[in-house]
Amino acid sequence: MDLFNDLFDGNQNLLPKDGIVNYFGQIMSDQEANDYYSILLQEIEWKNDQAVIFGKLIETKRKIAWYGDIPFSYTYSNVTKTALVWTETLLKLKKIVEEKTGETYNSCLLNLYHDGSEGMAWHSDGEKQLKRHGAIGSLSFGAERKFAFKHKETKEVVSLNLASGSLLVMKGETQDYWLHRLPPTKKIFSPRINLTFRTIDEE
Ligand SMILES: O=C(O)CCC(=O)C(=O)O
Ligand SMILES: [Fe+2]
Repeated sequence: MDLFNDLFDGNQNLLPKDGIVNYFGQIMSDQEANDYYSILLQEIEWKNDQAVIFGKLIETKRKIAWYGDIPFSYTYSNVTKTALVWTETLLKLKKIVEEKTGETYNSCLLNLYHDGSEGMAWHSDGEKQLKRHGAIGSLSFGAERKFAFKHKETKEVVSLNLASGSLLVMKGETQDYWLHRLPPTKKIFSPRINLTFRTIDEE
């Protein structure tokens, strides 16, 4: 660990109020992060994401995949998806994220952004099926991208760069009060993979 990384030990709340976001920085070596990146690119069943917007079915350029403990059904952007069963790699990563964050998770949504032209618009992860105020653990691999939070009322913005092999956790009331996004950028020409470990409430 270098001095710079020591600044991100996951103990500091990046939000000034109404939620908790901890950035742990890089939690593995560059080599390990590269290896996970290649394996995930290969073994994950990547599919173009679908959404229904104004009653019209659209496909995003970004690819996604969803894995979990059981074949949960999960609806967002007005489309229902079913979880695939964990791969060995995902279980390994889930364990690492659980140990670091001191939380447990039963599912993971993965995103593959092919280059800087792909991102994710302002939203909060407040879907009905998600455990209320449950933690969301976010691992990043590949291209370093900017990630931003915006307070729903005050419009205050907090942003940071998510390095390859880094971990971020959002918890408490974060999703109630803050939006987040991955802004598109003209400066990045290589892919980024993001994993968000979540807890789905089974009814
Ligand atoms: O790509 C990221 O870092 C975040 C993705 C995200 O916000 C989501 O999947 O809900
Ligand atoms: Fe999100």
